[in-house]
Amino acid sequence: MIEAKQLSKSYGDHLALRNLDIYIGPGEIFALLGQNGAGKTTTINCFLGFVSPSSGDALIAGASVKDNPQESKKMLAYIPETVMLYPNLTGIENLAFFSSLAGFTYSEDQLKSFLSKAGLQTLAHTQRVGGFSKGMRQKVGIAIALAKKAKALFLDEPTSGLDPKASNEFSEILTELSAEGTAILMATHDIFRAKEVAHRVGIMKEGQLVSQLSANDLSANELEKLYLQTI
Ligand SMILES: Nc1ncnc2c1ncn2[C@@H]1O[C@H](COP(=O)(O)OP(=O)(O)OP(=O)(O)O)[C@@H](O)[C@H]1O
Repeated sequence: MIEAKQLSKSYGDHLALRNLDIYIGPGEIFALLGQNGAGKTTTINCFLGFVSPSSGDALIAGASVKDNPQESKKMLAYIPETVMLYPNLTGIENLAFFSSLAGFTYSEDQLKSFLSKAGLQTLAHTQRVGGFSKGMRQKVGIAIALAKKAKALFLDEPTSGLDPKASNEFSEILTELSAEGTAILMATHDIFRAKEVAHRVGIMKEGQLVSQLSANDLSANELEKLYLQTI
């Protein structure tokens, strides 16, 4: 579903991403760990079409992002660290707007059901987003992904700055999305959450994926140890 083939990206003479090969299947959650500057965001940006690879390919459901930008964008959703929404619009209005950009028109009841499924409390559906917490904004981001019927979901440090309860709720929603078949690539510094929510964990160093393992194979403490030895 989410696939990188020998994906590389240089900025000038700096090789930020080197020959990444990865496949994340439907329903799989892959967490990408690595220090600041390791190449995690660059990887995600290649899939989003925000940067074009220097060589290799990023594919969504077999469609190359660089060759089929429109087709691949329709299949994906992206949740950055801070989800950008229109502060003067309500939760429902934001969702209606972003769904319409993706070509979907929903009734108010359908929009509400996406927001509820994403975990946003009913009262907030009709409140302006300007007063939302970070966790609430992310739930709207998840609702947008649901409304877009995204097959692939990309997240860049989604739990950074969330309190433990919000972070836990967020992980539960990701698990539900994965159970419905969404392939998820998540860049994170949160080793505990990575171990908790992901099926597989990869560690990046200086643009290379140097380690890949099944999250079941070790405890959070062991993962942290491996991380510190690797980076
Ligand atoms: N637009 C750009 N122009 C030049 N260099 C860039 C650009 N974007 C990223 N880089 C460089 O590429 C390397 C990888 O950066 P990237 O943002 O992918 O790392 P990261 O693992 O996401 O880090 P962080 O955890 O801080 O978000 C870094 O050395 C960074 O300085």
